[in-house]
Amino acid sequence: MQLALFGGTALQDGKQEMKMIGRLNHVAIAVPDLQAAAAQYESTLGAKVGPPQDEPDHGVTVVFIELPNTKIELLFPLGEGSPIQNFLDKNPSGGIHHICYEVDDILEARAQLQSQGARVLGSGEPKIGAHGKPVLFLHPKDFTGCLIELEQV
Ligand SMILES: CC[C@H](C(=O)O)C(=O)SCCNC(=O)CCNC(=O)[C@H](O)C(C)(C)COP(=O)(O)OP(=O)(O)OC[C@H]1O[C@@H](n2cnc3c(N)ncnc32)[C@H](O)[C@@H]1OP(=O)(O)O
Ligand SMILES: [Co+2]
Repeated sequence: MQLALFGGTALQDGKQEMKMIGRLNHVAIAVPDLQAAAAQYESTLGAKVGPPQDEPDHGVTVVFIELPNTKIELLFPLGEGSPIQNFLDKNPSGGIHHICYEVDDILEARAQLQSQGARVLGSGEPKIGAHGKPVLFLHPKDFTGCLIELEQV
């Protein structure tokens, strides 16, 4: 199933798709040791590293690393039933977990994606993410094995 995530592609009948994803907001990395990973980005890689932020509604603690053109989000499980626990069990050294794209209107994006058969994870309702903005997640199996987060900006 080929799903259109970005606009500008003319369809057979010449109708333009609605533009959807915009800027890359962040690339998330699940890590087995948040403090060690943050220290490595700060001292070994010389990056600007923010403080840990508990996000109980999402079952993670996050640390954001500001880059000139985007952000890295370090993720560590918070509490029981964290959505990233299985991922870390399968990838004990850690690994790239998801990519977050920005959208203008998350409900419009959701409607368009669902009309194309894409699966929106969880309840399907946007939650407020680490930046205080509504976010949604799309099933990795629908997007070439990549877990996609959409954040309305
Ligand atoms: C504070 C918010 C913050 C922000 O930016 O604002 C965040 O980003 S919060 C981030 C944490 N929250 C989430 O990730 C929510 C969405 N994720 C989920 O609902 C789950 O992680 C899910 C459903 C994607 C996977 O859950 P789980 O691993 O427990 O399920 P399975 O083991 O059954 O996996 C199913 C299937 O998917 C593959 N998989 C799992 N995770 C990923 C991934 N990150 N990237 C690619 N593929 C992934 C997994 O290997 C299974 O494939 P299979 O071939 O069946 O083995
Ligand atoms: Co994220």
